[in-house]
Amino acid sequence: MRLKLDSLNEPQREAVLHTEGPLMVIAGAGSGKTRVLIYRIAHLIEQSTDPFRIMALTFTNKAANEMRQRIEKMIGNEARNIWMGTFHSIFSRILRFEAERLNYPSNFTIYDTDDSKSLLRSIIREAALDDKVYKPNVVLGRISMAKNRLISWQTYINDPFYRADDEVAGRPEMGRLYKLYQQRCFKSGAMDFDDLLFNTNVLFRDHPDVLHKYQHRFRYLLVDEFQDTNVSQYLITKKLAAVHRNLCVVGDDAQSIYAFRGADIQNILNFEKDYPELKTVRLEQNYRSTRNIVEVANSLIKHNDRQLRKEVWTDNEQGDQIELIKASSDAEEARLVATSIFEDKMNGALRNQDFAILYRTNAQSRNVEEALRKMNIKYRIVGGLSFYQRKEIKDLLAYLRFVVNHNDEEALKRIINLPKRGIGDTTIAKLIVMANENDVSLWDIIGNIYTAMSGRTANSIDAFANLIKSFDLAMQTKNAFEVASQVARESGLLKELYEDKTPEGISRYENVQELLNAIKEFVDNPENEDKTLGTFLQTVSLLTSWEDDQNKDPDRVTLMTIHSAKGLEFRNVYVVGMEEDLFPSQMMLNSREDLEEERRLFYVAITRAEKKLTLSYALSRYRFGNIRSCEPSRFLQELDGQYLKVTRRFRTEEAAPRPTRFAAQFKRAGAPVKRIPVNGKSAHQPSANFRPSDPMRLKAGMTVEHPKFGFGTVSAVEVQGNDRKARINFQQHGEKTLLLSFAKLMIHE
Ligand SMILES: Nc1ncnc2c1ncn2[C@@H]1O[C@H](COP(=O)(O)OP(=O)(O)OP(=O)(O)O)[C@@H](O)[C@H]1O
Ligand SMILES: [Mg+2]
Repeated sequence: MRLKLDSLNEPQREAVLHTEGPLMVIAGAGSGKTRVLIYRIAHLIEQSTDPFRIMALTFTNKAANEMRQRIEKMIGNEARNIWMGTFHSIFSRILRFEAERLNYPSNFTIYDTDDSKSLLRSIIREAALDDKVYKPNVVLGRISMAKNRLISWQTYINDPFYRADDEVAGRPEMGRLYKLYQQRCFKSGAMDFDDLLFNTNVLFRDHPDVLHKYQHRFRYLLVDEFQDTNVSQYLITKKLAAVHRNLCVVGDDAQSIYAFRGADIQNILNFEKDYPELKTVRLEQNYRSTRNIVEVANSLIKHNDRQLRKEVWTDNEQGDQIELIKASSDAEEARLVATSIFEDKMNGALRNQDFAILYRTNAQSRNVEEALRKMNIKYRIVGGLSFYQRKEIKDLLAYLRFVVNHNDEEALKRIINLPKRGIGDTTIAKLIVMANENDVSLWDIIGNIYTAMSGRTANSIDAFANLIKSFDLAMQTKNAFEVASQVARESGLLKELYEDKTPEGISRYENVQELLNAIKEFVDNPENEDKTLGTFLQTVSLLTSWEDDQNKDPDRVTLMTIHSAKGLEFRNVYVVGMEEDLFPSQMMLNSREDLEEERRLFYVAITRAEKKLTLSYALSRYRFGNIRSCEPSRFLQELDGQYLKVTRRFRTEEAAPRPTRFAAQFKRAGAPVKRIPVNGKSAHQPSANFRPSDPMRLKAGMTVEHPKFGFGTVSAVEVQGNDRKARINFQQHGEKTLLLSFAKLMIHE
């Protein structure tokens, strides 16, 4: 079969046909980069390249599978033989072949993070170090950082820079732990995740004959999402491509979102230096999205300083305006999103799978899941588990189940040594035997501390029993939320998660907080008559059965974090939680680099949508069991208002004044003018200079001040549906259209 290249545009075809020599495609979202890779591989095979000699590296296994299927459709079964997968999966395969070169068994084990942490815990204990200072996750993070920079333990120990660093951090023994950890992994025939890349680099460095073999074997190398590779990954591909030099990388610097894991945009910039004969192709036409979506995305990413300039445009229809949902609370936000999906499905004869809901943090799925369930809309969570299936949630729920019912032996077994308190499996087995022999429950044995155990274990059991008894007491006087908070705190669960500052640890901590929020909401809800913990747990177990039922259906709405949505596309996309401190995340406000990464993340979210994009935010949200008021995300203000419309609002418009981060800037302006917040919701502390106002007052000719764009003159005000927009000529930034419901404008009178 002849491959048809006429479904490619000119630069795409050029990239597909330029098979010999290094090639870089740096192009905007939805411009067909992945499509180029697919056609390129199909073309190579059609030109009779052996599929075994092609290596294609993708960011996720899911992406690899999809790519393989599409190529199979074009050229048939042979596609199966392409070496296609993530860096970790492809190189663990090569490491298995070559393991003995590194003195590893070819069936080496791959440790996950839990394995690594548990190994480190024992090493730290054996080294008689304080695990409060040398927290396993901190030590692991440090080791991981070193490996991603290709620093071996030998180098680490001898490097004065790292020594000084660890000294300052109060952890001078870090190098020794790194060494012990590596030696133990090696002795157990195990590699952790970072070792897979580290050891591949070692393999290629120390065994030129092995490198030689693979350099000749892989005639063509292709890398998707090149902007998110780290140094270690880049070096591997560079070495592999050194003979044939047929390395094709595609990426978009504007979508680089993994700097926090060591990805480095610098790779893109270095690429030209490493390959002087490089051919660069730019793709600027977007085929995925409507014009409104493409242009609103452009208006956002313009605010980043560090980026390669490119003009993304599209020939697609103008499409609908971007909808903005403004809700009074997080629960209502989720309800409005679910309702909107329901209506769009009805009006447009759409399927569930046409929709995706994206969020910044995993914990946000809880509200969304609840709202979808209530409307009986089926969903799937990609790249994670549904909220109540997550380990940390099940852990806390097990505590709560046990507090409510001391006969729940499964719950007891789950929590008795969680977090680790020195009650091992043998002890638990002995206790169970004892319970059976005496024909009483496990708790009867533990709670009555007749354990006949040696001192230390007996003390641990005693402490656990007292902990549970203190919860029993709390149950008599406190409400469900108070009990659950106490359990989360005093069991040590919350603390353990709080101390884990890895991205996964932070996410787990947020999830547990979100469970507490759910219980608080349950207690606060006047519609619930029975507010006991038992009733709450019952509603949760009912959810699980609903889930089992829906999981059979292939037609489901997709829920996921924006990070997992990279490279994907959906007809209708919702991005929820567009609020300050949530998106941009509170943790990413410390530097311009971090903020720019958050903005790129929002850019990725926007550009997933084909036909319709909806953004939403809430004016209040449960956080740490309290209702907090929120401000709309600064990113919303950065979008060009001409593409936006507010479609749904909550019932009442007034909101309590709340502090704003822009207050200081306004103060600085300081002239004796009277400044009036346009949307009537200025969050300034009450002051004589300000009085509540409404957008009605804004007229053409007025002078206004915007926290980011500075001073400007209003050239027109238009009313659209529920909302008003103003076209304003800013002295420094030119003409902008702003949506008045959240633009932080001040009128100067
Ligand atoms: N020349 C073309 N003609 C028709 N459709 C195209 C063309 N090029 C790309 N597309 C379609 O546009 C959409 C986006 O393409 P693709 O996913 O390859 O873009 P991308 O650049 O990889 O995007 P991202 O940056 O999000 O990874 C896909 O549905 C693809 O099939
Ligand atoms: Mg892509």
